Amino acid sequence: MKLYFIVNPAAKNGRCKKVWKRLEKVLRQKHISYEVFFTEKQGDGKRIARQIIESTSETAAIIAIGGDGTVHEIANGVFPFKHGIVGYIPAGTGNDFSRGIRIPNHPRKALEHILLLLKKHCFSTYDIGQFAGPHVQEGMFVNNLGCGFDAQISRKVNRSKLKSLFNRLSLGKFVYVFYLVKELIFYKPAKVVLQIDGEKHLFERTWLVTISNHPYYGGGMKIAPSAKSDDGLFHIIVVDQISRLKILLLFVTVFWGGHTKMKEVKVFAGKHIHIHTSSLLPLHADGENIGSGSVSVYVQANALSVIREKAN
Ligand SMILES: Nc1ncnc2c1ncn2[C@@H]1O[C@H](COP(=O)(O)OP(=O)(O)OP(=O)(O)O)[C@@H](O)[C@H]1O
Repeated sequence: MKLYFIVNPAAKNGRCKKVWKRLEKVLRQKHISYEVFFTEKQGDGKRIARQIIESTSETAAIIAIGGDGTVHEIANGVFPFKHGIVGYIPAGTGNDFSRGIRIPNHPRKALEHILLLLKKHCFSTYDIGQFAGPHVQEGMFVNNLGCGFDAQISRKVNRSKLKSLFNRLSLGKFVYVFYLVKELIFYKPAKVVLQIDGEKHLFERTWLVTISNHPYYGGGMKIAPSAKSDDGLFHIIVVDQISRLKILLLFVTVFWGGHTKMKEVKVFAGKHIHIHTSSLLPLHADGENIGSGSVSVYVQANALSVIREKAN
C-alpha cells in the first residue's frame, strides 16, 4: 500500500504548514516512505486526490491534513474509486471529521494513531451523502449538509477576515459563535418543504435544515447526537418557528445535544432527502459553499473506505 499526504498549508490561517513540518520530522524518524502534495487553492485537494487514484491500481492511503474543507475535497477526489482509503489529520479550524471518526484532535497523536491503524490494516467503510440541485455544484459530503441559517454562518465565516484573527488567538471555533450572534439579528426564516423517503413535511418559518452523517458540526457542536456514519441513514435536524432569543439557547445546548429536546427542533432519519425552498437559501457541504436553493441528498452506504477503528 502506498501512503500519500495532501496538505492544505493555508488551513487554520497558515498554521497547518507548521503542523506539517512537525509531522514530517516524525515520519523521517520512523523511516516511513510517503509522497506529499500541497494544495495551492480551492479545488486542489480534489484534483490531486483524483490524480493519485487514477495513477495507480494499488491500494492508496490518502491522508488529508487540514480542516473539514480539505477532507471534503479529498474524499470527493477519491470517491467512487474503491482502491482509495481516506485518512485525516486535523489541522484546521473546525475538524469535525476527526470527531466523527474518533481520531485524536492533536495532529501528532493523530499521525501516530493512523500509522498504527495502517499497520493493523484497520479500515472501515463510511457512508457519504451525494447531492445535486438546480443551483448546486454536485458532489458529496462526509460530515453534513446544511441549508439556511447555518449555511449563512459558514459562508460568512469562510469569507471573514476575523477568522484569521480568531485563529491567531487560538479561538478558531469562536468565530462561528461571533457570526451566529451577528446573523441572528438579520436572518429571515423561510418556508421549506422537506421530503424524507417519500414523506412530505411542511415548515413555515424554518431557520435551518441540517443533514448529518455523524453527531458533530461547526467545531464540536453535537447537532445530531445519535447519527452514525455506518448505518446507511442520515439524521435530519429542522429548526422551525423559534424566537431569536431561543436560538441563542439552542446554540448553547447544541454543544451537548440538549437542543433536540426543544419543541422547535424536529429530528428525522432517512436515506433520500429533498429540501425544497421558496427562496434561494444558502447551502453548505462540510462547511464549503455549494450553492443555494432546492437540493436532493442521497445516502451512499459504505461508499468510502476510511482509516479508523472498526466499531463506531
Ligand atoms: N493553499 C491554499 N490557499 C488558500 N485556500 C486553500 C488552499 N488550499 C486549499 N484551500 C481552501 O481552503 C478552504 C478551507 O480549508 P480547510 O477547511 O481545510 O481549513 P480551515 O478553514 O482552516 O478549517 P475548517 O474547515 O475546519 O474550518 C477550502 O475551501 C480549501 O479548498
